[in-house]
Amino acid sequence: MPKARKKKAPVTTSVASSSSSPHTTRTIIRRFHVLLKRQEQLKRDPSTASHAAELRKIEKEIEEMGGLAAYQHMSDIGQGNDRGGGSEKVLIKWLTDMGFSKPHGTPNQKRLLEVGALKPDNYASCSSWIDVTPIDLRSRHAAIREQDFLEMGVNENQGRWDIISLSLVVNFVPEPRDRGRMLCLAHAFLREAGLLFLVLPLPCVENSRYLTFELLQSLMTTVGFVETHKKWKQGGKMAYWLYRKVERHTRSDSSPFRKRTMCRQGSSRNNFVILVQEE
Ligand SMILES: C[S@@+](CC[C@H](N)C(=O)[O-])C[C@H]1O[C@@H](n2cnc3c(N)ncnc32)[C@H](O)[C@@H]1O
Repeated sequence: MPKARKKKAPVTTSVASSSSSPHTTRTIIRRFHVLLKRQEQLKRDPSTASHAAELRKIEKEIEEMGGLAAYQHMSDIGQGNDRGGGSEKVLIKWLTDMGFSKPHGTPNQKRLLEVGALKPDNYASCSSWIDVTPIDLRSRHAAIREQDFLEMGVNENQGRWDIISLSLVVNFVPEPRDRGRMLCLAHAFLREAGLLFLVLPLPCVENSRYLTFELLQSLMTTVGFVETHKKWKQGGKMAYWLYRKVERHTRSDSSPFRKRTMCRQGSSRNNFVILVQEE
């Protein structure tokens, strides 16, 4: 009689403890990004049998890794391991430096849309001056609204928010055009002179074949943002920016960010790119 095959344990059951090493959490997070990207590509073209088979294989691996829940868990651990806490600390510091925390009272509360919220209370210490709405594709808490940012209605949200946080969310989005759409939507949802907090893993800009700090700045100008703050350090893991919404002058159909253009080569570089197509 053939031996019964031992069922493979999900990768995360052995590693998803809060004592996971930074290396393990980063490896799993990276693998998730690779799988999600390929899944998105295959979903757009499942026509051939080999694509359909590969899609099933990828979905199985994602499931075996514990799905989005495990990814979020790893990201949560990663916050502590890599950054000494969440990125909200950086945003709170910048807003405080800008004098936002001074005028107390409800009328002066700033409406913050926190996209990709792993915890409901990241801004609890600022509740007198920040009114936060945390959302995520998969809510981990009753106070986090389960909502895809890309599906939020433009009419209800146009100009509604004072601040939008996209911390490690744009790089999660598998499709480069959806990354650009996310930035364009953030622009539409912010009130005049509203603020966008953007956080990306440093290699997305420092080591990409398609993106540099200069190109990102130019892309953000195209979308209608000016940089007010920036923080990253050589050899670090994260890069943080704060942008202010300004009027959008360039029509994005004439922008150089509609197509992927290689700006530097190198076998150790990654392919991170953001494409902007919308009006
Ligand atoms: C790496 S975690 C980042 C969490 C946290 N913001 C941080 O800075 O550590 C990315 C989160 O973004 C969420 N996310 C990705 N795309 C999203 C979208 N379109 N709408 C809402 N949440 C999204 C994912 O579900 C995931 O929980």
